[in-house]
Amino acid sequence: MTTSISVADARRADAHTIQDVGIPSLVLMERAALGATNRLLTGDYDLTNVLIFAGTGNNGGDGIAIARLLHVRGVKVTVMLTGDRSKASTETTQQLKIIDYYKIPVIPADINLGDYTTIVDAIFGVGLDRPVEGKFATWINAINGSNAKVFSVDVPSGLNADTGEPQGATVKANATSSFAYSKKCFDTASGKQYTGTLFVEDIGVYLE
Ligand SMILES: NC(=O)C1=CN([C@@H]2O[C@H](COP(=O)(O)OP(=O)(O)OC[C@H]3O[C@@H](n4cnc5c(N)ncnc54)[C@H](O)[C@@H]3O)[C@@H](O)[C@H]2O)[C@H](O)CC1
Ligand SMILES: [K+]
Repeated sequence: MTTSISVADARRADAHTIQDVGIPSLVLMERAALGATNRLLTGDYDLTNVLIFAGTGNNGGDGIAIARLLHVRGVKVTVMLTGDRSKASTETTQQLKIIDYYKIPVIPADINLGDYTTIVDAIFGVGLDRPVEGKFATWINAINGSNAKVFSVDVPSGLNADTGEPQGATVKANATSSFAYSKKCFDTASGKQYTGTLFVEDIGVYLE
């Protein structure tokens, strides 16, 4: 699918698939996580010690599902959560419950990232709705300053998915696995500076 779509289109396609077609949101999340995990497993990533930097929205939920999919394949993973579990979306709460079963460590977000060989950026996706400031900016700057290779989930965190403009601190990814369709930001010169290699995963979401 070469079409690039807007955030509004992505949300419409998502809602249409869940409400009209009847595919549950967690199924979409699982397919997204499977697609991204496959890129990590088949790409040039040192998976010795993987960090999933997860937000509390569904972008974070994707990342937490990726953590589990890597864990069951014997990969050492740690999840850093940017907010309180109580603030997590319904789907992300469910993904946290699942990784608790596997005893995958979930620790508060931190800037000490020196031990990690690959960092999965699952802080914000298409839900970024204001400039990145404060502790989020500190974390994103730490991710960009680390020696780890960075892999972004759906959209590099901090990048406006429509305009391709960084909204303050923005993750510079080695590669990005985006879901359903390419987003408008990936067509812009600015967006390309943050995205790295772009993969678009078919997750069963189609514009009507
Ligand atoms: N069909 C699909 O495309 C699928 C997409 N999935 C994933 O879901 C995210 C979108 O999830 P959503 O919960 O709507 O938003 P985010 O997780 O991107 O982030 C929202 C979260 O963050 C807060 N926030 C926004 N801007 C800021 C800021 N500058 N500072 C601090 N906090 C901020 C906001 O309030 C929310 O709480 C999509 O990208 C995909 O990764 C599905 O999982 C699979 C199907
Ligand atoms: K992201």
